[in-house]
Amino acid sequence: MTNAPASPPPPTVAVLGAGSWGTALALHCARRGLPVRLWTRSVEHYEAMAAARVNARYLPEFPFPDNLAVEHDLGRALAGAGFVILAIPSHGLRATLHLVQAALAELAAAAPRPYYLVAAKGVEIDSLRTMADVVHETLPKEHAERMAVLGGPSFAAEVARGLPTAVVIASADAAAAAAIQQWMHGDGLRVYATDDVVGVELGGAFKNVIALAAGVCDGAGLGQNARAALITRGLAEIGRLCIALGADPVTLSGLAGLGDLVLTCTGGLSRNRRVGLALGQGRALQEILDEMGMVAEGVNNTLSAHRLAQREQVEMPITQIMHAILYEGMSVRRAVAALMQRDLKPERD
Ligand SMILES: NC(=O)C1=CN([C@@H]2O[C@H](COP(=O)(O)OP(=O)(O)OC[C@H]3O[C@@H](n4cnc5c(N)ncnc54)[C@H](O)[C@@H]3O)[C@@H](O)[C@H]2O)C=CC1
Ligand SMILES: O=C(CO)COP(=O)(O)O
Repeated sequence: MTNAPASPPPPTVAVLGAGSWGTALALHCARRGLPVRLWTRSVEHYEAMAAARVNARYLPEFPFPDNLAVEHDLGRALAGAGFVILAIPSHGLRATLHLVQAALAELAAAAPRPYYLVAAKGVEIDSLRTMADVVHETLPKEHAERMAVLGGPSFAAEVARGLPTAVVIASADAAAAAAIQQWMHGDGLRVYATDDVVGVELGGAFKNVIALAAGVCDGAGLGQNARAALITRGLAEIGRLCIALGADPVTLSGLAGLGDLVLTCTGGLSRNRRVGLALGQGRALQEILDEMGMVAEGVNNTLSAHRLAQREQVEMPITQIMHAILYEGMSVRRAVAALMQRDLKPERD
């Protein structure tokens, strides 16, 4: 009887970015039995986590399992890693990937060609490039082509708690999606796969803009009807832009579109919704961000979505209003009036 070929050993996972999302994904992969190295750029944060064996700043209630090591040396984090998760906020990914590229060159033979999973949800505000574009522009081709992106309704704190969560992995490389799906699926996480990288990336980036607006709506006390209308029309407008940029319309009604939009517009754990809530209550943006101490990608993504909508000549009234509130000093009251007084439209527009 021939023996079935032994399945390859689980890869070592290097998670780059020890914020909420990187830490939650590191905890999940460790629970899946994968050896994990969680890398942070901050020496102080590295020393604190190494001493306490917990990320006290972002997820203090989840001690690290034995197979989760903390790293500050990028070369050591990447050496021998077969799976690299990029959980850096979108504004910092390009700079981090330049460090990765340099570390890979140093490692040379010791650096297997890992699969990469982009976990950030954003579009660069100056270049208007997606995170997948940034990977292709910074990593060697033989590495960049082994990339996937992650989307779907997935609050870090709930993933860290092991609560049932469904996400979607998108890659042009079916083998990459299948491998990552195998490694991550289980222990409360259902992992779907698709080849629509654009749709998953842009759905995840632009839902943050609508989540800011949903927070403004609730903060200003506009009611449940208004929020439901905002979510519905928000999906319509981000769908128009995503499709104009090459997304599959089906993706927008899936986990990375509708799923993540509903979660982030209504869930109390959303940082974007929390920023919007405080804006709606009349607080100043910088004060809100300083107090929160975490990233709210919707602030930058409002800029990138607004610029892309102008470039692609796509009408995005909610994004335009969020841009006016965040960057043009428009009051929430005037913003609401402007939205409600728009010309009559067929719903399909
Ligand atoms: N927190 C969540 O529930 C989820 C977050 N995401 C996405 O994950 C990405 C990361 O967000 P979070 O971890 O939540 O943010 P966070 O604010 O919790 O942590 C951000 C981490 O990135 C580090 N960082 C910031 N700028 C950096 C740079 N230039 N280079 C290297 N490291 C840098 C910070 O030191 C911090 O450790 C975002 O794009 C976010 O949209 C996606 C799904 C869920
Ligand atoms: O993307 C997320 C959940 O899927 C996290 O949302 P926030 O960035 O608004 O917290």
